[in-house]
Amino acid sequence: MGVTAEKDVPPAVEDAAPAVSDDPCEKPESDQPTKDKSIAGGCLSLIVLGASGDLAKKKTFPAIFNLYKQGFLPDEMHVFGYARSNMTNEELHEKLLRYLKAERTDPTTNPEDVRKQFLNKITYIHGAYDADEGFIKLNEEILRLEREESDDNSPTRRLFYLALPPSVYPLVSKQIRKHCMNQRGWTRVIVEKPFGKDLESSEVLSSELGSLFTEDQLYRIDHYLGKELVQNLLVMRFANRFFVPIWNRDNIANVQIVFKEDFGTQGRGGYFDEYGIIRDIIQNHLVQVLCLVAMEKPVSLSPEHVRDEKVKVLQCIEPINEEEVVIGQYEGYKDDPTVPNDSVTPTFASLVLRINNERWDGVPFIMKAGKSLDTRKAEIRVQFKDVPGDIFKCKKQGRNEFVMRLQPKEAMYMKLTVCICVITLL
Ligand SMILES: NC(=O)C1=CN([C@@H]2O[C@H](COP(=O)(O)OP(=O)(O)OC[C@H]3O[C@@H](n4cnc5c(N)ncnc54)[C@H](OP(=O)(O)O)[C@@H]3O)[C@@H](O)[C@H]2O)C=CC1
Ligand SMILES: O=C1O[C@H](COP(=O)(O)O)[C@@H](O)[C@H](O)[C@H]1O
Repeated sequence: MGVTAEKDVPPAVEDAAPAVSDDPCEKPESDQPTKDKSIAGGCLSLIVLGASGDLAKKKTFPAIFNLYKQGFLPDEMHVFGYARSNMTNEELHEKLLRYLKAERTDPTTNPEDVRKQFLNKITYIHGAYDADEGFIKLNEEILRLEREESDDNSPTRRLFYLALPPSVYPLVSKQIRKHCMNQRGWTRVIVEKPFGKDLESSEVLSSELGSLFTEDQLYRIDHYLGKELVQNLLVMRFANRFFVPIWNRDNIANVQIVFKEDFGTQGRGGYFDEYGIIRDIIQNHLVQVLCLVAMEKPVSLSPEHVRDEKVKVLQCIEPINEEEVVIGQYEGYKDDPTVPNDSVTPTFASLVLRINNERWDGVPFIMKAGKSLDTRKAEIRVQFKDVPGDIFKCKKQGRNEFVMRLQPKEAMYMKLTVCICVITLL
């Protein structure tokens, strides 16, 4: 998971968890990914809030299932789904079925059985995000299953995943703090991007979350940082001699960072329409990618050193020139019943970012993102300048390009100019 953690918020509330080290890089033993369940650290409750939604079904539950089927989760583990929609456990299970891939990970088990066992561990509770009742019930359910798994003195762990529009994070966080904190071990809260709508709401959100949880309890997630090729960007740039001397304004004409989806909102208007494509994709996923493409080599790979270099890139970005911005909305967006009829929310945006520093002065970073386009693709396209003093007159062949395709089917490839050799018989 790609996670950023800032340390500027003072711990406001003591957790009932054992003391956590001051060193943010030092993870408690029980946090290390491990299949050794003997050091797993007690019953684990994973609570997905917004369980009826798109993120939950497409990514969160499938990710938990992947960990489960590969044996990374303890046997004493329960998953809870919470949302306002009135559904039974079975209805939620049915909804998730097509997203949970029954694949053989171990020759001794039947994948269908593993999926059934996993679904049986999911309990759905419906309730409001702003009222006590649902959260009291959620806490009772968690406690009931914790007690089934262990005696009252054993430690337990609770992880709350907010798969919800950010506008409801404060309400939900207050309810968690009020009713659902773990009294026998740690509590963690994962919040999704975007972290607010603008500077003001982001600061308000930060301070509200900061008054309820300590930084050690809070995780902010951007799932693009977990993609294979995004994880490889720093390795590719700084561990390969090829790239080191050419990665600059002397050689690079422009960088294009592109996200395309070939489907629309599909009932996600409740979240999407309030935020739009710039806040949904560009401001977080694509800007994270830009930082990794543009930053200087960090002192080390520690999260703080990487963050420091990213921040320097962000500080060098010039205000966006409105003439270099294009926004649009795909035809049919307002046919989605969850989208208001008079919506002017952009579903497509293209804009140019300019980084005013020694490495990138004059190189446009062209960011594009759109829903309901011709194809599904995310890629970074680095276009190089033409070779000076060209003797081949081959400009029409196009520029040298280095392309990193993040999805689908990860790939890195180069576009080079070559010739087709012709044998001439004398
Ligand atoms: N979808 C995706 O692929 C990804 C989404 N995200 C992030 O996940 C979060 C949720 O997105 P997603 O699941 O797509 O959105 P959804 O629109 O599917 O919303 C999730 C759930 O939240 C509740 N909800 C929706 N709108 C509102 C509202 N206005 N007020 C209160 N509750 C509401 C609904 O549950 P109910 O009505 O049952 O309570 C809904 O099922 C966002 O922050 C998004 O950025 C991140 C990565 C990928
Ligand atoms: O964060 C989001 O990402 C998804 C796209 O994720 P991907 O990993 O499938 O590329 C996008 O559909 C959604 O609108 C957005 O909230």
